[in-house]
Amino acid sequence: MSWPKSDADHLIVSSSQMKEIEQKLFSYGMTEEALMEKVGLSMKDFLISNFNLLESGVVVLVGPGHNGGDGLVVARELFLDGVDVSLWCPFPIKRSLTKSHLSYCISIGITQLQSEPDVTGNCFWIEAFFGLGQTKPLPKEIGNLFKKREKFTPGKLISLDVPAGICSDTGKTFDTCAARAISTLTVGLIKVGLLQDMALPYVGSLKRIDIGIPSGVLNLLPKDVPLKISSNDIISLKAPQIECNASKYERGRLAVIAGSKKYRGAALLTLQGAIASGTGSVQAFLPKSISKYAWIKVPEVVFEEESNEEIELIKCLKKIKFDRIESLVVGPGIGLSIEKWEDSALILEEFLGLLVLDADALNRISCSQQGWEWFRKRKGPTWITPNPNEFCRLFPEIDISSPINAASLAARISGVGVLLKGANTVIAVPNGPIWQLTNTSSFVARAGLGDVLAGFVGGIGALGMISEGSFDHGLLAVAALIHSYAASECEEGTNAAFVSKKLGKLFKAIQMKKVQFDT
Ligand SMILES: NC(=O)C1=CN([C@@H]2O[C@H](COP(=O)(O)OP(=O)(O)OC[C@H]3O[C@@H](n4cnc5c(N)ncnc54)[C@H](OP(=O)(O)O)[C@@H]3O)[C@@H](O)[C@H]2O)[C@@H](O)CC1
Ligand SMILES: [K+]
Repeated sequence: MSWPKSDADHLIVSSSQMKEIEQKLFSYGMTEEALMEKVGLSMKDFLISNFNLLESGVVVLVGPGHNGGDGLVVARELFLDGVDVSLWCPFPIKRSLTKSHLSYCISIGITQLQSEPDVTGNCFWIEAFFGLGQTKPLPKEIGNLFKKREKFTPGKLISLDVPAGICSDTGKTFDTCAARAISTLTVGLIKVGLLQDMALPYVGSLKRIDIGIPSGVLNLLPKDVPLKISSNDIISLKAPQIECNASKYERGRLAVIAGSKKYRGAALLTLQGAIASGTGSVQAFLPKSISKYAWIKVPEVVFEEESNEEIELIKCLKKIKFDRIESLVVGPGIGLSIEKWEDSALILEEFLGLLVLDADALNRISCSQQGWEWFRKRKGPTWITPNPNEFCRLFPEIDISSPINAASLAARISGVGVLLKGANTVIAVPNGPIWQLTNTSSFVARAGLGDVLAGFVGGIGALGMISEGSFDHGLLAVAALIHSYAASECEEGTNAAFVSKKLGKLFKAIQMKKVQFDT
């Protein structure tokens, strides 16, 4: 799936890739001075339009390198626009361009503070201490200053390019201290560390400052550079298209094996997620105690009643007519069991449709002798939707500290589509791009939403299996994005039942809009 475009709005790069691009621009004749002006002016425009700086005033925290230089251009332009600006430069300035900007700022009358700014002051702090040139912890006194600022005047700090103290590649703090920004204005392209879960409280809302990188330069990046996806990309996504005269059996058929005595709700929520996908038919294998009542909540589902209180996977699988379903979801709430995964594995290997494995199905595989290597035996496509703990159990040899690298490696070695849940979920598919969700709502982390996601993913997968052309693993990213967007847009509340309703409405609207665009 070539979605979204591999352009400056979507590419996620490492600090060295960003520096290489910058060097390429310079080698073509762009000057450092011109680039810094461009960056600073654009940052200033954004700040003026989005923050009440004229009333509050600003202190710009100036570092020794070019990040400090960006801060000084911003300081100069805000000052010339009538904002009350002062500077604080606690480090000896190292870069000559930064030195020139500092001299000019002082000569036009901007105040330079001689001691640290008041942490209780109501003005905004614009942190331009360090950007891509960070490799070590912040000096202790600077770290403590940020801690006090956060304690006494939270929400009044904006970082330029990268918050001081945060590694732009890993998203980790170099030590325990870093600037906690309400917003980070990052230069050129999005740096990978800024999107990782541990960095999010420090980065705040992330704004990319465009520097007009020509597409010829962007094309020099490796083809497997990850892409960020957010609600802005919903408009351009390709939802599976089904012929308007298709019967319910031609609109994707899905079976779900879910639930246990302990996790009754999981089964229901998975079914609600599946229904939200608009798939033609849903069949459910649930423990007796659940299916007895579930039909009241989801009357459109066909229940194959299990006689026991706990699911016996092998018994369910033997009942399924595999040539009559496009996808099968196994796992939400089924719990661990004395049943061996190997007993069911043979039947699942042969299934040519899409197999979606979640939660305890994954845990059962982790406990099996073959572990994830079993995935390679599957004859049809497979998607897995682990949370980080499930992922680590399944792929103990993969270091998860970079979720992008971890999901990508797992997809590559196992041949399955991997949706690794997190505050910014990562999706990696075999031989395909890697996506990371951004600007996600923290509501997605609520209990039950993972079950809704598993059902929805299974439903979208069933639609994908039945629509024309070869099966597109990229639909896993499409499903993840729509699910996340539904959670953030749900007016009724954040619990899973409300979100699944919203998901159904939203997905239908997305599909209808496509029809309108196509005609
Ligand atoms: N990408 C782009 O296209 C563009 C990028 N631009 C901007 O340039 C920035 C990169 O500039 P840069 O290379 O000068 O590095 P930057 O981070 O400012 O400072 C490095 C200095 O800080 C020091 N230092 C670091 N950490 C420290 C610590 N904890 N405690 C104390 N000192 C520490 C470090 O010292 P050293 O480690 O060498 O001893 C070195 O002296 C980039 O982030 C963006 O804002 C735009 O202007 C143009 C377009
Ligand atoms: K910074």
